[in-house]
Amino acid sequence: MSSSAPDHWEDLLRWLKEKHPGFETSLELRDVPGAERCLVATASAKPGETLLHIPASAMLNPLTLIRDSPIPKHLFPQPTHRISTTNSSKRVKTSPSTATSTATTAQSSVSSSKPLDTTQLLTLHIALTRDPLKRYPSEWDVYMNALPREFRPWHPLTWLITPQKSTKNDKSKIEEDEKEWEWWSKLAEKGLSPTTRIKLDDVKKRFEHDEEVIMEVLRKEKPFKSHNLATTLTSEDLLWAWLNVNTRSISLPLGLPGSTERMNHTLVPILDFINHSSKPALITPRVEQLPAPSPLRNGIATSNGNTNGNVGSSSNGQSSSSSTSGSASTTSIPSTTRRPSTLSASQNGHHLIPGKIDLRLLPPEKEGIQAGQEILFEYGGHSSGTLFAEYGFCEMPAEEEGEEGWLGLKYGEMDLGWLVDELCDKQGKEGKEEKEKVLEKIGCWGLNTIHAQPSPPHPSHALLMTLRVLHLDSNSPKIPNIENGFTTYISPANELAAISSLEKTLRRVVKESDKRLGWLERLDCSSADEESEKETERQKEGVVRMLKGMCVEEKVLAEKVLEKIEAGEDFS
Ligand SMILES: C[S@@+](CC[C@H](N)C(=O)[O-])C[C@H]1O[C@@H](n2cnc3c(N)ncnc32)[C@H](O)[C@@H]1O
Repeated sequence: MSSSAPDHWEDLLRWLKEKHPGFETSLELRDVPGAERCLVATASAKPGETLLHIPASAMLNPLTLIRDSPIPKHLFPQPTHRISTTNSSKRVKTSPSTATSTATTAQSSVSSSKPLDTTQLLTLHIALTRDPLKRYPSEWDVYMNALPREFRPWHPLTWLITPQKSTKNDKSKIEEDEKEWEWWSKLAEKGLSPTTRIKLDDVKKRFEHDEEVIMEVLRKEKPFKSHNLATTLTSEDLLWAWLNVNTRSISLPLGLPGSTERMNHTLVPILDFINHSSKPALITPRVEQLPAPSPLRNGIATSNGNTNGNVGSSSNGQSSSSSTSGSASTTSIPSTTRRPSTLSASQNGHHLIPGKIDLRLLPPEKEGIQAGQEILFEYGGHSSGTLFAEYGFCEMPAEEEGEEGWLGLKYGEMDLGWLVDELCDKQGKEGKEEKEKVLEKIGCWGLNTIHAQPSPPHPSHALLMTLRVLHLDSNSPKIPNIENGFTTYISPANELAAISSLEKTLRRVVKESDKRLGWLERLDCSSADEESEKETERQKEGVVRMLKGMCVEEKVLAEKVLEKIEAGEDFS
């Protein structure tokens, strides 16, 4: 759904070739009007050949940004990797060599602002390109010009945030825009499942928090304060920049202090044009991390055991994982479990130093890749609701597969957390707290899902345990055995109560999905926007198609589990 001017792609390639030695690619952008932009192989490639090599210097993250940023240095998080094993307490400069020392010095300057996390820092850097007076030129301008220009109206986060009225427009255009916004806002209210809406509200909370932090920086920090940037840059500018980071950054070990989920985002030119698929047959590349040529490399051991090597994630912190070993590491995409990895290993005198790691994209090991084939990888083990709330799309089965096609999705899922919330509310404050404690102790709190895979669809163990515990008296003598993990099955009566509340809920899900589907089917997708009528209609139809699909997914998952309940089968 994103677009930028076509010549920006050529500019991007030229910039990478000229300014970032080592850059190599045999991929090109396919930008067909009406279809999702994607990357394809320009020629067939055998296993081991390079599809894409992005030098560390071209990636956008705090480690590279610090050398060329108007953002005050004390707002940059400091790398934690240390110099040599003999003097492990000393901080070491990574790339660029001035980074840490400057940051350390600046830390003591007068300021109340804390270092920003990677999402906030990248968002701010991108938002600065929207300064109308162009006071913040950047080394990455060519790359940032190639980023999507619009997320409104297709990204669902924009449906929850009232657009600012443009002072440039006449009255009739303002009215048209208002009508359009009402359409999308209504869609958020009536077209999303309760689960997707909860996920989207969570995305909104994250955005609003980051926006507040960034606005504070703009109000208080030099040079932004004297440039009045807090009033020049709009919330819409920050929303645009934040969505670019949230939908396009990947997760790489940066050796920064703090929660890895908030401190590992990198924007990687070209790689960020790769679309998502969870179908192993369609996923093409593997990503390899390589030590970048650097005089600092020899004799320095890095120590950042708390980093992860995830590639292919959004800044929502849910990522696919990679493993790293020795002097280079290969990220097999897909991979769904989060596995911490350390980049401190040293082999043959090579070390992987955060900020000094190039990325290389390779064809699949056995079959290589054909000319014209789309490059896809898995952003993470995400359900339709998560993909939609975070990235503004969901995977759809092929039309010929029919409704049953939804059951084949690798991460097909329905979250019944809202049912659990309703049941919890009936327990009273004390009962709720006690049961939450029990469920937390056995690792079953907050995981109330029905899964499509492995087939047939089934409730998760955590959901079953939650229903069992919620249907138990607060003073039941069975509770100690449950919380110590000795008992999972409680009694026939308890089982009956748990399953019958699941059954009731699933019938409600079927009914409500049907109702939502009917509403979506009746929805008029024509557009009040005279300027871009056809494009807006196409976007509306595309989004409505996905939302209808998600209703079908919920319905078929619920129906399959209901069939099992009706047949008297148990789930344990
Ligand atoms: C990292 S970007 C990928 C490149 C993007 N297609 C572009 O044109 O710039 C992520 C965005 O691509 C789109 N996208 C990725 N995978 C998709 C898929 N399988 N189907 C539809 N849209 C997809 C979504 O809009 C998502 O927010």
